[in-house]
Amino acid sequence: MKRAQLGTTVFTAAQISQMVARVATEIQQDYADQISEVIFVGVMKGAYLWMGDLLRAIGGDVQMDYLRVGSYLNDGSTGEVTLLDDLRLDVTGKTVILLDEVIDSGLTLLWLKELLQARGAEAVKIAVAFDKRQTQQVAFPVDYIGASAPNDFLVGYGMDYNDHFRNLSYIATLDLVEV
Ligand SMILES: O=P(O)(O)OC[C@H]1O[C@H](OP(=O)(O)OP(=O)(O)O)[C@H](O)[C@@H]1O
Ligand SMILES: Nc1nc2[nH]cnc2c(=O)[nH]1
Repeated sequence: MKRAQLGTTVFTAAQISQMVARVATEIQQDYADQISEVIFVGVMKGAYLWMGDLLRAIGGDVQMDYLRVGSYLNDGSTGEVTLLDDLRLDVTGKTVILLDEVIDSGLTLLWLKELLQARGAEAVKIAVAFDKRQTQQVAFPVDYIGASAPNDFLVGYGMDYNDHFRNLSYIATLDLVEV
């Protein structure tokens, strides 16, 4: 039988706080007094800490909603995105910023961006805390990136292993050890 155990710390809570402050400033500068017209959409469950931290750092008056998707089972992607919970807000004619804590294959965010564009959003931007992509795919730009992360399976700051470890305020690798 295998047991999941935390490995190396990849980002500390202090490093994450600095990164949140920087991305919040970038978004504030881009939207200035239009910020209250933007709808921030958290991609749950993983985005819950990123969304809470980023929106508090942005401050002022913002609108938010969330949806829930799933594509990962244990520590691997199924390659298929499923919408488990939908938005309550109407995005027609709106600028939406999708918030996700990690981008890896990009499948989830590409699928969501196309979904919200098809619903008539005026613009769909993306803000991720951690980018695990090895090469920046030009065809799929990510507008705001907290930090580049190694292509390991990570947990913490919203990322889970079978729904464990999401609450860590730092990010670590996960080791599966034989017991
Ligand atoms: O770029 P990708 O390869 O698509 O991977 C990124 C997605 O994987 C995780 O979600 P998951 O499907 O595990 O759901 P969760 O947010 O409930 O953990 C994460 O929160 C991203 O949404
Ligand atoms: N928990 C977790 N989910 C992911 N989704 C895409 N990459 C990851 C990862 O490293 N960890």
